[in-house]
Amino acid sequence: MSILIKNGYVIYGENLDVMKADIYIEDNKITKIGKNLNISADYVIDAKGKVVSPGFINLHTHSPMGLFRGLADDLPLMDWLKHHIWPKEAKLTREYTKAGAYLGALEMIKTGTTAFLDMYFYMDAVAEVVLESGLRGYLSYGMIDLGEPDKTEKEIKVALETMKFIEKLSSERVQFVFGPHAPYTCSIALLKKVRELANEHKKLITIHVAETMTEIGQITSRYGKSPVVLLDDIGFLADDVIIAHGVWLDSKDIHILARHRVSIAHNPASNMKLASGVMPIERLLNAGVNVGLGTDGSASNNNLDMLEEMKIAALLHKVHNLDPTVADAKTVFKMATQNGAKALRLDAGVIKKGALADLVIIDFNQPHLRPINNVISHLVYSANGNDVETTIVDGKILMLDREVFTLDEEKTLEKAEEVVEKLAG
Ligand SMILES: N[C@@H](CCSC[C@H]1O[C@@H](n2cnc3c(=O)[nH]cnc32)[C@H](O)[C@@H]1O)C(=O)O
Ligand SMILES: [Zn+2]
Repeated sequence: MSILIKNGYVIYGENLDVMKADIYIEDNKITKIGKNLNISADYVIDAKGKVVSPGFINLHTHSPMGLFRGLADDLPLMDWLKHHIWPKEAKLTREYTKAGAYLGALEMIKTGTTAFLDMYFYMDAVAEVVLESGLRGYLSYGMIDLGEPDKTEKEIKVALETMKFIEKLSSERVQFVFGPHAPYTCSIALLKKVRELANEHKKLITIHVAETMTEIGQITSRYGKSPVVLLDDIGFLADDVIIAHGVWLDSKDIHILARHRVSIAHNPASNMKLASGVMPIERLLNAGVNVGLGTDGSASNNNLDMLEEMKIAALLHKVHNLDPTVADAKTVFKMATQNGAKALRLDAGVIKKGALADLVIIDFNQPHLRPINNVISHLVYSANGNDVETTIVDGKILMLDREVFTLDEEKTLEKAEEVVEKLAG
């Protein structure tokens, strides 16, 4: 299949140069970019007055958690998890989780996310949804053993079964990732086993680390060191690890993360909503750490809108540092696109010849996005996910002019309501 996108403002290359150009897509790759391309294509999209951007990469989420949107707000993390979310999750079945995953996938397509890194239960069901939706999913089964050896075995077994299930799908778009939940919910034995398995099967690892001060207190009193030093001491850290949050990091921690080329998924909305704290963005970027952007789940955000997340990231770090030059628009835009791709080892996040055709078209023919003085600024500070009009992943059109082709919108919304009624009953 081929697609020609004409007359748009293209955000080109790693440096985000905005230029008027046409883009030609063949199969799943961008094969030509230039002025007035005169080529015939299966689909021709007129993007006049619109912006063609790399698709957004959500580097940390729990996609089915949209089911719990608005059911437990205004609480700190440990209280939120232990007394509200975990009891609800205990009632989840495969079917319910799948309904949540459909809702999440639909929201991501409609707000311009093209790839996401997920951690949840029933990830085989989530994998089926990813396959059907056309998105790119990096899926981890969240492992929690709370130091019980039986549970360690069980969690590893489920993770390996999930890995096998995903590998059998043999789709480049669906990838398995190891997902030990956090240093405060996983034993050292589990973490060490995950490191071994990730080496053996050449898979990425994602884990929540240094999210709250409570966590730092718990890990320090249990092990006498910070979560990052602990992970380093057991040989867990490497360039295949993506830690979510990284809010409470001292200079030593940052140095360790940089040395091992660990990536971080920054989740500013979740960190603000749960009042977890503020990630030291400048110190991390100055140390050369790769920082991507994530929304976290919809029960702590409360949506999956990466455009909104960019604005929140930019504003948070400015006010926190009392310095408006921190987290400028370009830096934040790169976090939401190319840095996420780098963490996932994905040849996307940048529009250039030869890259995967994962891109979105944003409708700038609207008053809040005019005049077009600065495209990147508008995307970070003025736009939101609903301005995304067309979403293309792997060279396939998932949404055109806001009509989603791969999922049934009405059924997806209805099913989510049904599940929530059942969970309450
Ligand atoms: N096998 C595990 C499932 C863990 S999935 C990942 C978990 O992370 C939880 N979660 C969501 N957001 C956050 C966060 O910000 N920090 C820590 N955990 C979170 C989520 O609710 C879910 O329980 C079990 O038996 O409980
Ligand atoms: Zn999370």
